[in-house]
Amino acid sequence: MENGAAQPVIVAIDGPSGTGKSSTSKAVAAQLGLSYLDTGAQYRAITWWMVTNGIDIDDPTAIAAVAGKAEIVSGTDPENPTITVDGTDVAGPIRSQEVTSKVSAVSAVPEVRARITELQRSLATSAEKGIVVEGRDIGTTVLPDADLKVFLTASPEARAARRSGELKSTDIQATREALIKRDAADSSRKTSPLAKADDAVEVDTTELTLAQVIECVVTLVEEKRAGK
Ligand SMILES: Nc1ncnc2c1ncn2[C@@H]1O[C@H](COP(=O)(O)OP(=O)(O)OP(=O)(O)O)[C@@H](O)[C@H]1O
Ligand SMILES: Nc1ccn([C@H]2C[C@H](O)[C@@H](COP(=O)(O)O)O2)c(=O)n1
Repeated sequence: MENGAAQPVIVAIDGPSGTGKSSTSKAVAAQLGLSYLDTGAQYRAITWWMVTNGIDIDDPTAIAAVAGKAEIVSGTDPENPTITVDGTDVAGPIRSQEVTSKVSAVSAVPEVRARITELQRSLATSAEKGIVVEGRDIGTTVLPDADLKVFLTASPEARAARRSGELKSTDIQATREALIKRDAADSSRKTSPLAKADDAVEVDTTELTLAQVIECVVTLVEEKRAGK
């Protein structure tokens, strides 16, 4: 490339809930000067819209019929990621218990996935310096030609402890069960399930600190860029 400018790099980070995808992806993107996209936030945003507009979440046909109605806009600065629906900031409401319990059903509807996948690809191709995109199907479906694919894992116990700390909840057992239930739904849906791409690097974060995971992924990106 002219003037020695680096080629944009596309990094896909997938894995089950609570494995550290968001924390890791944000930090890696910030450290390397890349954009950042939280695709779970987009599925949460469309779920919030469905709930707010009284759509029956148990009716996939009703969800499919309105899948294109909400205007979802994601800000991709890793220092300040934003998400709006029809111009309203929904960063807080999309983390509610109600949205969390309904997002797997909404994101299983093929028309919803087609709509959100289109948004994701458009953001990835327009990121000048490159982007870190995190989710469940980025390496397998959304960006199958990503330069680097990482699949994060961690034991259910470690993930539940992390989430309980975050939610200030003492009921680790209930948190563990909710995580397992959501992962099972996300892994078993027909369209684009949660899965590791064949060419993804798997990183088990159970015994690693967040700083160690970040360092590991930054090193993997730098190795890719150096053509190793
Ligand atoms: N390696 C780690 N060690 C300890 N805590 C961690 C580690 N990685 C992430 N965490 C913490 O675990 C919690 C969940 O992390 P994060 O939100 O990044 O996971 P996630 O995979 O994006 O989850 P989800 O898919 O549910 O959004 C956060 O509070 C984060 O700070
Ligand atoms: N690429 C993606 C990202 C997310 N989802 C769905 C499934 C998750 O349970 C939900 C919320 O994601 P989170 O905020 O917990 O990362 O969104 C998906 O189907 N595909």
